[in-house]
Amino acid sequence: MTLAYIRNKLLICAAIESETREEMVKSMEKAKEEGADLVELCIDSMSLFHLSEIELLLKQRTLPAIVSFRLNSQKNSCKGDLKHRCLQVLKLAVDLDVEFVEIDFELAFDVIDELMQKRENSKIIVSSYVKSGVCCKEKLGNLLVCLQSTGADIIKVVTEVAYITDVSPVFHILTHSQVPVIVRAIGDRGLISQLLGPKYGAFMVYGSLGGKSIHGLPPIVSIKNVYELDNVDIDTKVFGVVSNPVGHSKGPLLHNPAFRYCGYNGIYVPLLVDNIKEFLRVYSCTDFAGFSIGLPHKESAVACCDEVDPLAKSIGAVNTIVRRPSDGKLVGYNTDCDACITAIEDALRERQVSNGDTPNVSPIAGRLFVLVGAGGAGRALAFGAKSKGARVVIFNRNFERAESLARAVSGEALPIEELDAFCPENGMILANCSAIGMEPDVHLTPVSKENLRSYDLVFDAVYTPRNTRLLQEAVEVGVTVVSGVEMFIRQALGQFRLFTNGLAPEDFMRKVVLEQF
Ligand SMILES: O=C1C[C@@](O)(C(=O)O)C[C@@H](O)[C@@H]1O
Repeated sequence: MTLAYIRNKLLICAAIESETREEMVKSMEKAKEEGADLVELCIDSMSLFHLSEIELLLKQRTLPAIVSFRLNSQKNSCKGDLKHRCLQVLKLAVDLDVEFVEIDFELAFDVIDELMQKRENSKIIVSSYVKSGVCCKEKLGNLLVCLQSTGADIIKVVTEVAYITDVSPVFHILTHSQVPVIVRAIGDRGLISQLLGPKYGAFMVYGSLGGKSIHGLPPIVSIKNVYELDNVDIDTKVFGVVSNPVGHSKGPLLHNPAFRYCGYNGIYVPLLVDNIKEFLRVYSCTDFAGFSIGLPHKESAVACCDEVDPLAKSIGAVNTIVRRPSDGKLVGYNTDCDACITAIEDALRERQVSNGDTPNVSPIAGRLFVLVGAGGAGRALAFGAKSKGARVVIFNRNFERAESLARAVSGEALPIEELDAFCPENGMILANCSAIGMEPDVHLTPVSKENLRSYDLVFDAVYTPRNTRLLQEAVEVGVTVVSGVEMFIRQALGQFRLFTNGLAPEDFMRKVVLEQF
């Protein structure tokens, strides 16, 4: 594996920490099956130190490997002279011509010359681990210079990050390094260091095994099948879902294949954001082209936009932000409102439970619209229902928020305790826009099964799980339902059109949702 080779193809690496050689070998097999190009064998994680075992492990390797031995690893349980053991391992790796041998920066000047002289094909990596709080552009820039001065073939920086905005300096070192560089920001807030690394020139990214994100590493199967990071380059436009939590979002599963289907050079990533204003301030370059806005940022996003579409403004919630290419201004929209109102209208028309009016009149008109939740999605529905001529009643755990929304749509706010037995008339519409029933609390439901009979239609904005308890029970008592998945598809279609200036492969996106969800 030459340096020329590593620049031509993105390498996907699985870091393997295991106590025994047998476990390491097993994980290596798994990494191979899942499509990793190489593994990092973290020798410091092994519980017993037998050089012969390590030699056997290195000889048994079924994928190219990085051999590392961190001196200050917490996992490091072997006693004795760590430095001595570390050197033994690194020399052994060079003797066995292992592809990459990684030295901690603190040891680098002591050993690099000897390893460089001995090595045949091994590439020498010098790495540094940066503790939280130190990750700023200047400090990482200085570190980069120090690491480069060791004469390493490759340098590596692993850093703890407190916020997603701390990842920005990591991209800076990727673009400024004079030698190939590997970076990794640890934790869920560091995930984009791997997903966007290739845009900034990373030749290697780390991924996790088993299809689950671990310590903020994207699963290798997602790197290959969802994000297809091999195709990400300097021109790739960045989109993502700004949310907290964000792990539940199905947005990446939908938008990434849709970009590819349309031949659009874009990537859509989960963005675990604590402070949306700060996030937009730091990631302000034109390549960060658009965002889906999720919980709990939909309302605070309004003030972060340079311009807000009139509908979103009246709702007071933005679920889409697009950076206008002509002047870089952030423009906010709300695609939730149209998505759920049209989904409810279509379902009522389809089941012919219309309110007896002409086709031009919305089947929502005149009905009592019972809304649970007064957050961003709730606000979108309240305004949408009101604009279609419904009478809106709002239940929310925080009564003041319910009252404030009720005032805005000339509706009524009632205490959440009265929701279950609320039954002033038949033919009502129930819309759950709260998190009740969302994973992991799938056993919860806002209205008991028996009391669902007075509704003509039940809508649930929750889409994880797809078939919530509320929807299941509504079907059981013969009520028409609209699932959060339908709303999800429609709001995403609206976003995709805004992101791409008009593209909307609806049939394809529906197919993806049905296959993946
Ligand atoms: O409500 C949703 C869902 C979402 O938050 C997501 O989880 O992908 C993305 C938002 O833009 C949208 O309005």
